[in-house]
Amino acid sequence: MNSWNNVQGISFSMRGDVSLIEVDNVYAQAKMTAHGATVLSFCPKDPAGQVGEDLLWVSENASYDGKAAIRGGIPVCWPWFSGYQEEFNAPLEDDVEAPAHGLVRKKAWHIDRIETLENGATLVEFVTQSDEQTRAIWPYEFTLSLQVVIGETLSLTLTTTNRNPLPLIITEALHTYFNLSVTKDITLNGLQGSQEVDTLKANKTRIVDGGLSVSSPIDNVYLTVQSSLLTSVDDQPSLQIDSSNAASCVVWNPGSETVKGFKDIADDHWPQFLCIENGNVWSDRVIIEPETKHRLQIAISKP
Ligand SMILES: O=P(O)(O)OC[C@H]1O[C@@H](O)[C@H](O)[C@@H](O)[C@@H]1O
Repeated sequence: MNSWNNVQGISFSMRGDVSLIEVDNVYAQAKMTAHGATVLSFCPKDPAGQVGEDLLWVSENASYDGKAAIRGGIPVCWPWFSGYQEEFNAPLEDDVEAPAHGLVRKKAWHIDRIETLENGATLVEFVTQSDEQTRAIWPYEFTLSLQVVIGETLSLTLTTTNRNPLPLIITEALHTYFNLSVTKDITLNGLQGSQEVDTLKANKTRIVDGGLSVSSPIDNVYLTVQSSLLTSVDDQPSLQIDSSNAASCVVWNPGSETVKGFKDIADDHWPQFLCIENGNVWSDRVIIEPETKHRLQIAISKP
């Protein structure tokens, strides 16, 4: 198919109209696609090489038409999270509609490199940049890359380069769908001291003073998050999320009613996942000086 086929443990396949990159190395099996630069699966191996369960969730009803964002995995929300924010951006032209969660989760990125690192981990890098379509909505120049490293941890680095003569203001998130059953007893630690905004309760605000006991539906934004996050399920540590340059976290599950509005999630599948989205949203926006870079990083592992 192309020169990347020579890298050990890499194979390609098609799902609908979307090309998948499959990685199988000493640490894990993983799947991703250049459509939206979306990581779809990460199954760590134990020391004996046994493949464990997927840490990520993808909806059985996800669309692979190469047009819609794939429902699940780790979609990239950039250069705005949620709705378009005119306070940070140029006003929209009258006939222009700005897509939710930004411009790149449905975009065809290109594969810039795939290589095996010295420690046996696999690096896949996707790149995209401003073009006619992005300029028609958002009149700024940029280069954006997503480096994915499949190793002991699943590490993602989203690098924004500002190609404008003026500062660029963005919001962003790596919108991870975790394979966590929200009907179990899930606690999320590491949000202590951050500001919680409960968007389902008219943006009610509080400072978090302990572990968050997750119940569905939930759509909470956490600002000024200081530390790594650790989830436990029924008191057993289940996931660790380390991040850098990520001041915000969003915790989302639609629950049994709101899910009915999602054609790519079956009505009874909302208990199968929990989104924990690390990034910089709302007032945690990032200002990038001309010709400089900003890097958002996360590393996901099983503790
Ligand atoms: O349907 P979308 O655009 O993928 O968004 C899914 C969810 O994404 C979350 O990040 C938001 O907090 C939710 O409010 C939203 O419903």
